[in-house]
Amino acid sequence: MSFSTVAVDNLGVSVQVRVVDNTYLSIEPLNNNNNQNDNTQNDNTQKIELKYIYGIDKDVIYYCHVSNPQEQQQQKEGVEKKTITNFRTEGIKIWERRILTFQKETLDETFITKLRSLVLFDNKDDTRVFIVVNPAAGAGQALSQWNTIVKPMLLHAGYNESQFHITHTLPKGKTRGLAEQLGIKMLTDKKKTIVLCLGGDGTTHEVVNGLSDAFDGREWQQQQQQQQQTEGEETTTTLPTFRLGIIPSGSGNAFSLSLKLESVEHSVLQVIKGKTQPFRLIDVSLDPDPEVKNNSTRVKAPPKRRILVVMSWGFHAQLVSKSRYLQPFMGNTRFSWVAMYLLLFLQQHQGELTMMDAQRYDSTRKEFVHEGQVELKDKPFTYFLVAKQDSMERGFKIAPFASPATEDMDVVMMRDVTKEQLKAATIKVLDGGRHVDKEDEEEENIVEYYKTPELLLRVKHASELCLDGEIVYLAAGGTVRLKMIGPSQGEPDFESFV
Ligand SMILES: Nc1ncnc2c1ncn2[C@@H]1O[C@H](COP(=O)(O)OP(=O)(O)OP(=O)(O)O)[C@@H](O)[C@H]1O
Repeated sequence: MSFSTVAVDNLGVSVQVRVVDNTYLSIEPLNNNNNQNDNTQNDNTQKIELKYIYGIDKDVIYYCHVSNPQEQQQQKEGVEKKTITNFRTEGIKIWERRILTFQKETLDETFITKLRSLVLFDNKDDTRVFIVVNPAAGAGQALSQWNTIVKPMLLHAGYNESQFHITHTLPKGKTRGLAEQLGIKMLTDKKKTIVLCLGGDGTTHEVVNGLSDAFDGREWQQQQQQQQQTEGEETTTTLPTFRLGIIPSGSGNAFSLSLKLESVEHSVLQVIKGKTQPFRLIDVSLDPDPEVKNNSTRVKAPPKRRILVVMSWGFHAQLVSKSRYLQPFMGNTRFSWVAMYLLLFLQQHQGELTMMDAQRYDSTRKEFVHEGQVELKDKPFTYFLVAKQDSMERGFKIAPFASPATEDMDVVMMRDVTKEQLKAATIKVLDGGRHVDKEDEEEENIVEYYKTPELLLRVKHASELCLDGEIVYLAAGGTVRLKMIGPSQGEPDFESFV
């Protein structure tokens, strides 16, 4: 479908503004030689894809302009070889917000209405927006990103200020309680709500856990039952859906990377467009649970632990643990330097792993093969990582087949490998996740890759575990059980804007 109007641009030039094939907008100067009905375009025609338009006023069209300077650079200079320290610029695109202005009242009303219905998700008036901002995430930019990017984009898209409710996060895990309060509000008043998380993976982790805590509490279920009884309905519990907009204001932002969200602007654009995709969580139980041991007076059960990005043990957990205090000085490059140090003094970790209903990746056939229950205890583990997202940070594609939406987790392991083998595999991880495949028949494949809905790991010695970036300690002989959860287990549904 195509439709058009004639308008006068901000320079006083008459232009034909046309929507072509429901895909892009073309703005073409009109002159005497140009026939309006002719589909050919002259050199001054501007083309804007509709998917980048996020706001339309009477005389202004707001859109994002996306460029990939690196691709152009690479075409000129050839592709650079990946090393442990240069991979982070991979695939960075530059997102800029731009506007097209026209002279007052020159854009036709019907044209505006039609264009708006094509590009905007028109459901904004009654949606409440809870905004959770972590002022300390990344380089401390979340609050200014809210004020200068997120809020203006939402306002231009048709939201109004009265719909926004801001919560600032708190350190030391207290954000989870704040998110629980938001969750209780959502579950009890049942207003249409979206939650925007401006932070990194740690912020999203706490928000998701807090909302799940609200669901676990009885308060909202009792209210729902009471209401059903007064209305004479049969008492049933409907599972709620939490809709989250993940705005990458942290340093790693693994979750938004997996959702293929390239920038803050891109994430907000997807919130405005309104398309969502479910994401699944992993329930973690530790035995013994360090929360219970550290707090012997605790009468309540320890809080449930759910993760959405990663659980690791061995090399990766040590990397996260030892890099924690370097973040303010070194940003993400700290991981590269600590990795080199850990490689020098490489450790092997003794343990036993059982995976239920597992599928193994066959690197020769390049497909997953069903194996059923798998038990591994014959060799020590050098590298052990369970992922729900494909990359842990930009360019570090450790679990290339992982997806937030599926009902399984990806397990990536290297057992009893040397530092040379681990280093060689790491370079392939950085080179687009090639570590899972063999280059030729003779090559020994040292990476073991599985998918499973549930696993149990028993560690022989006291160990550090990384749970979505947080380090927890597991005693010698202790176990960690990971299990996929979601609506089919009676848990709430989570969706993110994509
Ligand atoms: N108001 C606050 N002041 C100081 N620290 C805070 C505050 N709110 C949250 N935090 C801390 O911020 C951390 C979570 O940050 P988050 O993980 O979101 O960002 P990041 O570490 O930069 O990104 P990523 O995890 O994606 O690498 C937690 O350690 C949390 O305790």
